[in-house]
Amino acid sequence: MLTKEELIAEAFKAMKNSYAPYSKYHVGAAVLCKDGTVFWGTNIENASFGATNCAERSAVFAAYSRGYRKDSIAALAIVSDGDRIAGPCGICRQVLSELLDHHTPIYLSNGRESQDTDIDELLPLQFTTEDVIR
Ligand SMILES: O=c1ccn([C@H]2C[C@H](O)[C@@H](CO)O2)c(=O)[nH]1
Ligand SMILES: [Zn+2]
Repeated sequence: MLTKEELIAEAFKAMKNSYAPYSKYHVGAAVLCKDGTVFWGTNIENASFGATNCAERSAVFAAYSRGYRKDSIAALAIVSDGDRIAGPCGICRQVLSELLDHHTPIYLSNGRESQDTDIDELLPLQFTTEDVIR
């Protein structure tokens, strides 16, 4: 099983594949599954800016596409080449709140500093499946 530092290193490898010709802000993500499998994600931009997909959504979608679900995901690392540690955008927080357990560790890093968080901290007062399906 990868350590936190190793998972962050995987996310930096994914970041090398970032397609960000517009923002030039490069993000990488890595999902660690409980069986040891790792999925990468990176940000993929588009000339129609709203069609951009963030790194962390790409990584979690890749895990789900292989059949993994929240109970089989151990951790998520999200890294960028920004000057400071940045949390996931609002869309990603909403998506991650449905696709990850709320206490699954999320490691943020910019290569100089890192911070651990989870969905409960990133997204208080969540709007969830239970609110929609009554
Ligand atoms: O948490 C984040 C925040 C931003 N981005 C991407 C989207 C876009 O390509 C670029 C600038 O917003 O960074 C991510 O991938 N994840
Ligand atoms: Zn996002």
